[in-house]
Amino acid sequence: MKIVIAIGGSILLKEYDYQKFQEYSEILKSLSNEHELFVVVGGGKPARDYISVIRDLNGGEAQCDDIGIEVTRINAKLLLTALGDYAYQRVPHNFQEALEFSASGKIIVMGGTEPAHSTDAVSAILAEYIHADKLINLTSVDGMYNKDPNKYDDAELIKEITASEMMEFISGKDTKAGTYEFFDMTAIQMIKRSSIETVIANGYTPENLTKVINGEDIGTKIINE
Ligand SMILES: Nc1ncnc2c1ncn2[C@@H]1O[C@H](COP(=O)(O)OP(=O)(O)O)[C@@H](O)[C@H]1O
Ligand SMILES: O=c1ccn([C@@H]2O[C@H](COP(=O)(O)OP(=O)(O)O)[C@@H](O)[C@H]2O)c(=O)[nH]1
Repeated sequence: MKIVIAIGGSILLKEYDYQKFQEYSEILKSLSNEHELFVVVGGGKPARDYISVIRDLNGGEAQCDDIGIEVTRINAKLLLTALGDYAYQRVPHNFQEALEFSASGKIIVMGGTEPAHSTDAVSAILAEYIHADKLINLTSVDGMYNKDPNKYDDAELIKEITASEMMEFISGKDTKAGTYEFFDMTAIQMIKRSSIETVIANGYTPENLTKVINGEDIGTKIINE
């Protein structure tokens, strides 16, 4: 299968250390024997920290996004280091490059592309661009809930949702640099228009990636309407 995997910065950089990069590299190496893998990594706390500095310097939102993109690319380089020869050792800056680099047969790792969306959107556009069979979005919670599970104890996990329902749910949410919390509109639009088979799952346990690929019933499935 051709699979796009988005790994949230909130997982990779929860602690400022190498461990999640290493754990993910082991799993990705093993999965790459059977699957064609494209990985998109987020910015996490370092991205938010840098964005807040440039915002204090009166940088505009697009400049803030631009700094966020740079940080996601640094995170991509960290994962490339962990993957070594299993990965193509350059970070694509756009979808065309991702496709070109994939001719190497190696794992592709990228971060952001251009301002005004999150790496969730990058992963969805990439899935469309390369005709992926599956998009797996790994985040810091078990999937999509009816409300923020970190704020409400009674939040309930949604097992299945259509892209349109999800759009309604996130409309009106903040779209400032560094605040594309959970999922952004561009990502859902891509998933909807190309009926991309998508699962959102908890990536804090990297083994969940294998579970999702093996079809185990975890996380939230975005279903075709
Ligand atoms: N309806 C929701 N379902 C799940 N998570 C939500 C929801 N609304 C807000 N969140 C928040 O979104 C966070 C994940 O988004 P984010 O930190 O941007 O993750 P990532 O690093 O994976 O992109 C969760 O920690 C959770 O607090
Ligand atoms: O293609 C992209 C990817 C990222 N970003 C910026 O970089 C930040 C960090 O990326 P993301 O939010 O995806 O990281 P994560 O939520 O996974 O930490 C975003 O908030 C945006 O400001 C952007 O402008 N364009």
